[in-house]
Amino acid sequence: MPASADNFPGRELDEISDAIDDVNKMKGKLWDAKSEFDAHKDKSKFRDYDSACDRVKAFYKEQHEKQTVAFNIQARVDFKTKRRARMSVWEAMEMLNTLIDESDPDTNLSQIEHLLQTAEAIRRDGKPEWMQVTGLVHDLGKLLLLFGSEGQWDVVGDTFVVGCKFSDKNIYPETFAGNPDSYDSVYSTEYGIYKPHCGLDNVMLSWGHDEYLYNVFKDQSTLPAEALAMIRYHSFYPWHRENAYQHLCNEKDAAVLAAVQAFNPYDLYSKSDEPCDPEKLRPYYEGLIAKYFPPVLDW
Ligand SMILES: O[C@H]1[C@H](O)[C@@H](O)[C@H](O)[C@@H](O)[C@H]1O
Ligand SMILES: [Fe+2]
Ligand SMILES: [Fe+2]
Repeated sequence: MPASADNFPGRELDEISDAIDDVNKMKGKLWDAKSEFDAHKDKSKFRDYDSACDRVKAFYKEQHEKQTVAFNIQARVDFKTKRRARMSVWEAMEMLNTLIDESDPDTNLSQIEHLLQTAEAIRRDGKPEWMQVTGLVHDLGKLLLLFGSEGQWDVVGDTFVVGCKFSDKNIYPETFAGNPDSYDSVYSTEYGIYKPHCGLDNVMLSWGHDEYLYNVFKDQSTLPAEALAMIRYHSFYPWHRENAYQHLCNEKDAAVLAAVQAFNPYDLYSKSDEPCDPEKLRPYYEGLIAKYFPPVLDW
């Protein structure tokens, strides 16, 4: 019997539990309908920045104006000199849970759900454990938001090279007009502060969750080089999707690109998968975490 205000006070307990079952069934149906819809969400509907909401547009305008060379040098000094937190990987995942990423037009899910969806999609495809665990942790760098970042603009969003001309392959490239480096006599040139084909290892990418997490894990994990590359470059869409910045890349970067491109579909398209249950999946992933990370890390 459907719940209504007038029969509520006198109802027996089992009627109430029937009503709860009804609601849950309805929720299930709604979820199935949504999944059906998402399954048909065409890949071209992801990363649609032309029709993105104002929150996303405002985010990128601010980011593109504020990510200067000077800011990026200071961010790296701060990273090396400030103490942040000591905790396990799972604790870090839980800590991130409240964040909603303002740069992302494709998901409003919490970060722990995004991490689990990415890892589960990789696992479903039978990929190796190191790649599954990489999916699980790849966005933990967003913890920077809780460690005194200036805003979201220095944590999330796509990354790009600073210190040379901003590429037109970045999203909303016109917004770089508000960045003082666009008028600098060196930073505004094709090569800027770099030598031709110097290699991505030697360029400064805009500071955010990728670069931060790569630096945390390179000394505190046994992840293979491909995994570290997936983490470091996963937001570098102008490079891994749009082929920009080739004049700065070397031969080693071709292999790195293959790894990053293999990772990208799991990160991006799993955003429309069914949400995961963290407590159910926890034992499996704690097992993987123990294989690649110490019990506690310096973040
Ligand atoms: O909005 C998203 C999000 O912030 C991701 O974590 C990042 O990797 C992407 O590059 C970006 O487009
Ligand atoms: Fe990311
Ligand atoms: Fe991600």
